[in-house]
Amino acid sequence: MTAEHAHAEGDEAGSAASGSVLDEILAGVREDVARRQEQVPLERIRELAAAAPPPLDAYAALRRPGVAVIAEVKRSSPSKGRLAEIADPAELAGQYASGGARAISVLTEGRWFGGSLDDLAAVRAAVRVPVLRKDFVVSSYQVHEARAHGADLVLLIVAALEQNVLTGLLERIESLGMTALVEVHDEEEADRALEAGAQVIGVNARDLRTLEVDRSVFERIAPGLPSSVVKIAESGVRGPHDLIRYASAGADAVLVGEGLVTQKSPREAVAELVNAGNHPATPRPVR
Ligand SMILES: O=C(O)c1ccccc1NCC(=O)[C@H](O)[C@H](O)COP(=O)(O)O
Repeated sequence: MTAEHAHAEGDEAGSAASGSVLDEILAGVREDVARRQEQVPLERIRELAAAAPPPLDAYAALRRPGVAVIAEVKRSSPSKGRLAEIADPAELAGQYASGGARAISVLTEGRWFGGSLDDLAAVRAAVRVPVLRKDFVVSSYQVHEARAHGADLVLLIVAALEQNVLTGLLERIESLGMTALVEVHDEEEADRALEAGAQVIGVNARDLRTLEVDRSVFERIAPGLPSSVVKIAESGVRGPHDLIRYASAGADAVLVGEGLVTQKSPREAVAELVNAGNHPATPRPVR
């Protein structure tokens, strides 16, 4: 399915049989970053980042009472192929925000997820809530790019980064006034995220080798994280029952893609989740 999807996008990068999906995605990302950097040198992207309006405080937004919903602009994925057309990401983000989303996630990777930095800029211009650049960030160039296109939050995936690179990127994100969302898949990665100084940790239920979703991963890892850390349950929320399950395990927020973009009314789908997250019977994280 992955190769099929890559071919549908007119790209050969997904067709290699060896290595994990993450390795294949990272190889394509490195090529794409190098190409963009040839067009817009680091010095210029730094200037654009410095000139962007200041970032919003995502940590504070996600710590507010109730389980926050981070709603994702997601066209395609390695696990499911094409999910939704999304001709106008700004319009979709507007629906998410009016449904009560606390933040918007924009997948900016192009080859597998069909996203772009233009999507990020368009969403930034359309909403007043924090915006996440969700990508496979491997260099500080991408961090400056994120800021230049209006991001408040930037995803760092522990499994994709050596420890010194993870720490360096996290510091770069914070030095630009943004918040790092550090994604983990097991206890060892959670320790590495904490060691790097992460204040916002996402536990992704999707195994990056098998692409299977196992919601119990959050239940295993979240209780071991300090109470000062914002805990985000990523992947596998298909309705309020999944949000409530994650909330019972201590989630401050859920990050939802497929469960929203495939709905007839993404605004109503977000509102349903937000209502569940604010319901008095829904468990609150212990702080
Ligand atoms: O979605 C995938 O297939 C995928 C595969 C490999 C790496 C990342 C992937 N997804 C990125 C995400 O983390 C999800 O888009 C996000 O957590 C939302 O998940 P869902 O609500 O299950 O669409």
